[in-house]
Amino acid sequence: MVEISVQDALVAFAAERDWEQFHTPENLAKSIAIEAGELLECFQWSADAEPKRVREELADVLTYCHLLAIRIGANPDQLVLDKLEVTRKKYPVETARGVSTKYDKLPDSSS
Ligand SMILES: Nc1ccn([C@H]2C[C@H](O)[C@@H](COP(=O)(O)OP(=O)(O)OP(=O)(O)O)O2)c(=O)n1
Repeated sequence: MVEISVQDALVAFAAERDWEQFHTPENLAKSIAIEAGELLECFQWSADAEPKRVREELADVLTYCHLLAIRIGANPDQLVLDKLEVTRKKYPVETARGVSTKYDKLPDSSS
């Protein structure tokens, strides 16, 4: 079986429909927020959301995130890894382990 990457599948999906014209960074950023709202809606009245719906809404969020990354010429995995490097430094294991405190309220790990 030939495996097609998420990126290639999304590029083909949009090209077949001549939808690149609608996939501007602004429209895609709005679409991420809209689909994130739909994901949140799954939990509106109960923490016990329907798993199938959650997966579908999460897929829409991820789809628009990938489309935005493609549009700005970025690799989504690399974006996450680059940011994780920054976040690792903001939340050193020594001070952040087991607590959800915001980085600017954590004790100084170097002292
Ligand atoms: N101009 C568009 C419209 C849709 N899609 C893709 C991305 C989404 O993953 C999927 C579904 O988009 P819908 O607008 O149909 O959204 P929902 O599936 O959330 O439908 P509904 O709003 O009825 O819940 O189609 C896209 O790439 N570009």
